[in-house]
Order: sequence, then structure tokens, then C-alpha cells
Amino acid sequence: MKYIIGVDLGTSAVKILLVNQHGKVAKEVSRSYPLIQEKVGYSEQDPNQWVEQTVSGLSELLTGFKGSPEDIEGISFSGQMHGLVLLDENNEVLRNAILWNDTRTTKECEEIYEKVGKDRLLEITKNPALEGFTLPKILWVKNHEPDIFEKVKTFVLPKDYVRYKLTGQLHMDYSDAAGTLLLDMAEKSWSKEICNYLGIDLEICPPLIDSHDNVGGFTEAIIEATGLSARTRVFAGGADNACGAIGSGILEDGKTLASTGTSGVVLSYEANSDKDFDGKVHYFNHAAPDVYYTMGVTLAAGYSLSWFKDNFAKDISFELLLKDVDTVPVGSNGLIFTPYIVGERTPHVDANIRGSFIGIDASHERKHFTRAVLEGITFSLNESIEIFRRNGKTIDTVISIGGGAKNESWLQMQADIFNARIVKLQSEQGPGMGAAMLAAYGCGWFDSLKDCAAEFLKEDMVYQPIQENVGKYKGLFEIYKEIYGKTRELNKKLMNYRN
Ligand SMILES: Nc1ncnc2c1ncn2[C@@H]1O[C@H](COP(=O)(O)OP(=O)(O)O)[C@@H](O)[C@H]1O
Ligand SMILES: O=C(CO)[C@@H](O)[C@H](O)COP(=O)(O)O
Repeated sequence: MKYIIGVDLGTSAVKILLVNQHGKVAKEVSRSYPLIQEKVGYSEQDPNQWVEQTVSGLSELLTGFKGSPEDIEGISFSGQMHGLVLLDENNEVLRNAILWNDTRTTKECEEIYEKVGKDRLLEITKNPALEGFTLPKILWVKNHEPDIFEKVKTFVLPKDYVRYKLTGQLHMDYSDAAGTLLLDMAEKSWSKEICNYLGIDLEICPPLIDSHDNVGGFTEAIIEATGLSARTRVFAGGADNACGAIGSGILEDGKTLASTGTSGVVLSYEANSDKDFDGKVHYFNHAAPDVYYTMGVTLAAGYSLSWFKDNFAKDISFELLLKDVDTVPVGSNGLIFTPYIVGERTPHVDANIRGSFIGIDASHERKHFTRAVLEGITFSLNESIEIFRRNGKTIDTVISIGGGAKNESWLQMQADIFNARIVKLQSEQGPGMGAAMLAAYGCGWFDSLKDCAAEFLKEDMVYQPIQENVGKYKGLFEIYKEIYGKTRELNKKLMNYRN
């Protein structure tokens, strides 16, 4: 039997899948790492922890493997997007990575608009300046840490750094480069124009490649540390949402994905780069060759649930915390949660908004708060679904992936709130599976990613919307949408009291 490996470098953990030639997951390993949050709005990670945990996870993957390491023909990567990793002339990390959910860069976004112009930025990159994207983070380091910036030789994104440490080769693929705000999306090249406007040396941008391109093999040190073979071919990989889309078969028009990882994402396939969403949703290069996708992002989806569990149910599992949610009625007995605990992106680009529980009643127990958290996260995702529907997309079926897709009650809730069929695949590890599929395609096992999807991806469960719940959620969603406007000014005033 032949195998490939898909590595998904997520925000909460690195998840590694060993997948056989029929797409069956033979083994799954996960290793977590912490977020470093020194101040409100800051979110960082240590790139060397990603590498240590990935190498340790790969070693465990090989432990007890019955085949020969040479049977593992390829490996590829999916990675949390936008995170800035700065390297010096020896490719040593200069500071912690500044992550996608770090919102310290509001001023730098304004600087980008002033110097590049909003319309020109949108023309070149197809996206607005958002705090989470990489370019504002580069400018933040330039403005606040000039001593570090002076030493920068190259910048890369999280999975690119891990791949570099495994192979000694430094690259970035188009799907991840699209999230930097430095890529000319249609031309597929770094934008000299944007670099010039902002005083950034084009030379710090790494070489660009396709997600299925072979970058070489493992270094001797990695082979020794993990037991992997020198013959395994390493393929570039892609942005986690692009890989999630591949791993869910979002490879043709009309297909929609909902992902509840640390972030939440609603994603739709686009054949061309010339649609106009006026920057309301992100518009990026796919990891499948020469196609695109659009998506709306909830900054704290699974992260809201993890935050709730860490603070109010630390010693129990997610399964135990969620086991009672079906005993609570739709609408959590009049309790609504907004998941703005680190700000929001879609539809409200707002680094200062914060979350609320509205309608707390003396009768509410922890299970009501738990259900309200799930409902609030799903309402937020539904705001992205609403944008897509308003732009003429038909969304009647949604493939659901990410940590949240492990829970059946949440999947039914998605069906009821989205008013769409929810499909759960046999593995909810969309990005890891997408990375594995890039390796399978790169190895030449299939003529196209679509052929690979036909062999690898199998439906497990389908959740149909329950019309009585759909009706109730329609009314609740209208109330949910009012909360942003009604709490925005209060949250601005409360900013003075945040550390
Ligand atoms: N059993 C579960 N049921 C529901 N949600 C879960 C469960 N386990 C984890 N999660 C949620 O999934 C999130 C992690 O999802 P994952 O897709 O692994 O994220 P990432 O790729 O960002 O690391 C956590 O933040 C948590 O809220
Ligand atoms: O910022 C975005 C997309 O624009 C996030 O979706 C990140 O890509 C992180 O993903 P997860 O760790 O939540 O999967």
C-alpha cells in the first residue's frame, strides 16, 4: 500500500494525517501549542514550537507503522494563514510570529490606504486592508521595532517556515501569498507597486510556487529524528482554508464550505478572479491551479467555545460540556451570545468590538450559556452565508469541517440556522486531507485534484434543516444582527479599561 502525509498547522494544534492510496486515514496525530497574548489585541506564537511539535508528531506517526517509510511517497502542508514570520540572513527567526487573529495593526491599515489608495489596493490584491493580513504586520514591525526590521532578509508564513525547517528550502505558494496583501492576484506575482508605496524591499518576499510543486526532500537531520525516508517527496501545500476547500471537494462552482476551527469560515469556489464583492468577503487564489475562492471569516468561532470551556468548564471535555445542549430549546431560553471576543472581520471589520451575552436570566444554567455560544458562533457564520446569498449564490448544501464538526448537535444547528443541508465527511480534518490530496496529486497518483476528491472524499452524515427550528432561528438571527450596532459605542468606551 502507498501512503501520503497531510500536515495541518492550525492555530490550536498541528494535526498530521497518514492517508492511504484510497483516501483512508490510517493514523492521525495531533500536538498542541499555546497562544502568546501579552496585551489585549496581541496574538503570537513561537515558530520553533510549531517545528518541534510537527517533528515530534511525525515521529509518532511513524511509530508502529507496519509498512516501510519508503511507502510514504509524498507529504504536503496546510497552514493557518497570514501569520508573519521574519527571518534574518541565516534564516533564523527574528521575533515571535504575529498571527492572523492579532489586531494591533489598525493604524498600519490606515497607512496602507493613505499610501496605496483603497481602490488601487482592491484592484491589485482584490482585498481590503484588514488587521489580520500580513502586510499591516510587516509595517507594524517596521514602525515599532526598527532594530528587528533592519535585520529582515525574508518573510514567510507559518507552514512555509515549518516546511523550510524540514527541507532547507524556502518558498511560499500562491494561495497563502494571496493572504499577505502583497500579491498581485491576477498576475500571480509580488506587487512591486505596493512595496514601493510602502518602502518595503521586494527582496524580502520569498520565491512563489504552486501548491502541488515538489520542493525536494527531507534534510538528513529530519530523516534521523523522525524515521521518514529520503525518498518521500515534499510538496509546497497551501493556506488552510484553500486546503480545507480541497479536502472538502470545493473544486467547482456552486460548492460551499463552513469551517469551525479556531476561526470560522464560510467559503465558496470561484472559477475567475474578476467578480466584484467590493471587498466584503476575502477573495484569494485557490490551492488548486489557477482558480479562486471567496470567504467570510468569524475571528473567534471555535476559539469562543474554547474560551468558554477554559474559563467555565476547564476540567471537562468538549463532549461532556456539549452533551446537554439539546435539552436546551432553540434560542437558549432568550440568551444570545455575540462571538466578538477578539474583534470581528465579516461582516463587521472591527478590531474594537467585543462579545456579549444578551438576555441573562436567573433561570439560565451553564448549559444555556453553552448552547448560546454555539448559536452565536453559527449566527456569525450565517452573516457570511447571507452576503453570498445576497450576491446571487445558491447555498442549499454546505460541507462542514473543523473541530466544531465533531459535534452532531452543532451540525444540526448549522442546518437549522443556515437553512441548508449540512454534509459531514468521513474526516472533519478538511485542511489536513486537502494537504494530503495535494501530495497525492503532486506524486502523480491522479490526473487532477477533482479525480483525487472522487476517490478520497466520502460523505458520512447529512443533516437536513428542521423547518420549525429554521423559522425560530430566522427571528433570533434578526435580533442577533442588531446587537453589533447597539454595543459598538459601549465597547469603544470600554476600550479605556482594557489592558
Ligand atoms: N468535540 C468537539 N466538539 C465541538 N467543538 C470542538 C470539539 N473539539 C474541539 N472543538 C472546537 O474546535 C476548535 C479547534 O478546531 P480545529 O479545526 O482543530 O482548529 P485549528 O485548525 O484552528 O487548530 C476548538 O477551538 C474547539 O472549540
Ligand atoms: O485568518 C484566517 C483566514 O483569513 C483564518 O482562517 C486562519 O487561516 C486560521 O485558521 P484556523 O486555525 O482557524 O483553521
